[in-house]
This record gives sequence, C-alpha cells and structure tokens, in this order.
Amino acid sequence: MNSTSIFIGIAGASASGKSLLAQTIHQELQAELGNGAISIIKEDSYYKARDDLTFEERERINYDHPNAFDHDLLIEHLDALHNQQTVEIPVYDYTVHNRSDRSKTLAPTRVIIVEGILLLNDKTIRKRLDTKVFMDTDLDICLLRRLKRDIEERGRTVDSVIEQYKRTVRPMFMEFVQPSKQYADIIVPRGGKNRVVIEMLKARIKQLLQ
Ligand SMILES: Nc1ncnc2c1ncn2[C@@H]1O[C@H](COP(=O)(O)OP(=O)(O)O)[C@@H](O)[C@H]1O
Ligand SMILES: O=c1ccn([C@@H]2O[C@H](COP(=O)(O)O)[C@@H](O)[C@H]2O)c(=O)[nH]1
Repeated sequence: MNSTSIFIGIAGASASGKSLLAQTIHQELQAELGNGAISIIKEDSYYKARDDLTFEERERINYDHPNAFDHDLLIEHLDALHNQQTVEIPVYDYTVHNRSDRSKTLAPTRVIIVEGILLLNDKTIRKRLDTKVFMDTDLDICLLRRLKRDIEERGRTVDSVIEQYKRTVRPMFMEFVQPSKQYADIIVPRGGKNRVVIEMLKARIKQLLQ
C-alpha cells in the first residue's frame, strides 16, 4: 500500500446523484485495483447524534444546515485515514433521524471517496480533497428523485418530503450548497450516470495513484 491515500470529494444537492456516482466508481475501480483499494465515506454518517430530543423534535431539525453535521469528527477521521489509521464511522439511521448505536470499521484504502451535500462548503474539508466534484443536476429533477427515494428507502411520506423541501432543503441549497460549486474542479451535469465523468474520474484516480 502507498504511504498515503487519495481523497476524492463529491458534493451537490440532495438526490443529485452523489451516491450513485461514488458507488459506480467504487464498483468499477475495485474490479481493476482489487478488493480493499477503494472505499466510500458519507458525510451523512456524521450527522450529530440527537438522543436528547424526541422523534417529533428531531423531525423539525434543519438537516441541510452546516450545524447539523459533526464535521470535526469527519475531519479527524480523514486525518487518521491519511495517517494510515483505522477509524470507526458512525452509522446514521434516516428513518429515526438519529445516529444509531452501531459503527462501521474502516481501514485506510488507497482511494477514499467522500460524498455529501456540504463538503465543499467547509474550507478545512476542501483542503483535504485531492479532487473536488460538484453534481450540478437540475433541482426539479433532484426533488423528483428525492421524493421517490425517501418514500422507498427513508420511511417518508409525500407530504413530509414536500414540507421539508420547502422549509429547509431548498433554502439551504440556495444559501450553502449552490455557492460551494465555485470550489469544484469538475462540475457534473444531469446526475450519477454521466459516463464521460465516470471515465474521467477513474482515469484521474489512476493517474494520482501512479
Ligand atoms: N442520471 C440518473 N438517472 C436516473 N436516476 C438517477 C440518476 N442519478 C441518480 N439517480 C437516482 O436518483 C436517486 C438519488 O440519487 P443518489 O445518488 O442517492 O443522490 P445523492 O447521493 O446525491 O442524494 C437514486 O435513486 C439514484 O439511483
Ligand atoms: O435525519 C435526517 C438526516 C438527513 N436528512 C436529509 O438528507 C439529505 C442529505 O442526504 P442525501 O443522501 O444527500 O440526500 C439532506 O438534504 C437532509 O434533508 C433527513 O431528511 N433526515
């Protein structure tokens, strides 16, 4: 193993295709580089634990504001991985809006993809990323994809997705996510299936590994 890891950051709106892009690169590069060469860290794993609040109170939290995240812990973990140390990543449970009591052990890999809505908004995180990607998918498409995904996978209703979208998701996108696009090296239109971008990122990663 190399003495340090390569960090690729993927940011952008909720349901813009960050996870799909990360998973596709992970799957395709793992086939080439071998098991244990590449891993994914989700910024969502670092939502703050809110055991002090009831479910109804947690439902009202603004999860699209930078304060909702424990970025200090994420940065600590990025630095530990950079120093070839293993970390324990919290497991987040969207269905109850809280950190679960489980964690996932991650050993350092040669390539680490970090993905999340507000990664590029944080200067300290930006400094740690070798390549910064912003998913520039149209917001109406993101909303449609989020609606479907959150009902199927995150235990939501149509009304709750629409209410949260109007109350926090869209306003915070305008205030924090959209302005962070200026820090990206690569801006990706449409979503996680952009084949040209997938190939470009794979080539970039292989170049960085040499
Ligand atoms: N280009 C695309 N075409 C069709 N569906 C897509 C595309 N990109 C993403 N999706 C789908 O949209 C939903 C949200 O994508 P996801 O990768 O989870 O977004 P994010 O991680 O940015 O929140 C998922 O169900 C995903 O499969
Ligand atoms: O408890 C929670 C935590 C987060 N959210 C929403 O999740 C998205 C970020 O995740 P993506 O995978 O990028 O969509 C964010 O917009 C939060 O609103 C939540 O609803 N509840």
